[in-house]
Amino acid sequence: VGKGIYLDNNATTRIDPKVVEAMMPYFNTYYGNPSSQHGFGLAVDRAINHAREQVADLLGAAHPDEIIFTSCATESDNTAIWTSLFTQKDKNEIVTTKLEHPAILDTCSFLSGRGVEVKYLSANHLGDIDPAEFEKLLNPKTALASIMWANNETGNIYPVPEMAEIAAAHNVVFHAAAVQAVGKIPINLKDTKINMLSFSGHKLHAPKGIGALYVRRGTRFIPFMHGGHQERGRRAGTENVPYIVGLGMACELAKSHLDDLNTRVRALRDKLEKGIVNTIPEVIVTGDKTHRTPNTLNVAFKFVEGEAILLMLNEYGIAASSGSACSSESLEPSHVMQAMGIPFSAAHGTIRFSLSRFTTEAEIDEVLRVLPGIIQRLRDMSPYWNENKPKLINADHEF
Ligand SMILES: Cc1ncc(COP(=O)(O)O)c(CNc2co[nH]c2=O)c1O
Repeated sequence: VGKGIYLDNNATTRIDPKVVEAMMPYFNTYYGNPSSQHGFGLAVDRAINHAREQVADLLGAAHPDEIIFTSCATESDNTAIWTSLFTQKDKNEIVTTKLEHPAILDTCSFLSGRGVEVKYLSANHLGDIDPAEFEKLLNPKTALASIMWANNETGNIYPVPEMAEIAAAHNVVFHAAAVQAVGKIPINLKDTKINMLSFSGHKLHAPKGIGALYVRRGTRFIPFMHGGHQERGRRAGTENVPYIVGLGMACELAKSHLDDLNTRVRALRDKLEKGIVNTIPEVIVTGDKTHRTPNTLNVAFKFVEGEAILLMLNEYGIAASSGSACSSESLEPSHVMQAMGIPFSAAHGTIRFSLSRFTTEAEIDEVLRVLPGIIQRLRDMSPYWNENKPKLINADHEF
């Protein structure tokens, strides 16, 4: 357990050893409460503010005090939605997309039964959304536009800065759900009209259970968590100091590795993609191949179950994920694949490979060595494949 080839980094990542090293002193040497005015507390408060600067630097925020530490992206997402409604009592509409993570979708559906009207942007077959359609959904009742910067299943990158400009022109508060973008693509918030941005530490080699919410200066804000003066009165609760220090270090490291991720790691992802397409028939690379994060590859293997592929990959010590699993317990295709209109016969067999800076070429070569045999074995057992393969192999067809 815990050994092998890890290609599920969009789900979570290993903590960088340099992050662990930075965190250690704050467990049993510098353990004061940051709010305490004695030496133990002041030293810790300085460490938190240094981490704030490191996070602000990765995000290109104008001011470190625009960063609020939270427990995770889910808390940050909920806070963004909560504050947009409570600070604008005359507005009760939210505009988002059908492609969002459940942290947004489930929160929106919870609210839609309680006086909030939610409007959803649809996606085309590449999983792209249309800024012109977005603009049509905005109106004086729109309290928030919340759009993900990159999709966790396909890696699609959305035109968030452009959409934030449109929202600002309509006096609409804009939130970017950026969990899968931070640390993977360049972000320079001060040059955008983005009001709030959420992300999680455990997607960029910080521990699980720490995240942040960026709130641009001048954006009206009401806390989601009450009962303390921490985070300048914007997020109550004694700070998780070691994890905040770890998040800061992870952001500093992510910035220094951004080029490597967008060159070497992207090339490894492309090698995996080409290898699969060239050796395995009847596959669909889902999503927008020109606008996607450098580490993500989502492939639909027709006529086989994604879960079965994962189980057999796991037999070889290879960890990946299937869209049908990470979005629901059932074997339903993910809401993302459904929103893209991927046919059922393919959507069931999607596998998401998500690389990181720790991924090696030897690992990609090993996946390419074993995967064709896995798919062939599963197809040999599939009545559906055996009924259709003559038509499929010879057909020149679009999915
Ligand atoms: C876009 C997006 N938003 C929010 C979250 C929630 O982050 P958390 O609050 O730190 O848990 C995730 C996690 N995405 C995934 C978690 O597992 N597989 C995934 O794709 C995500 O990808």
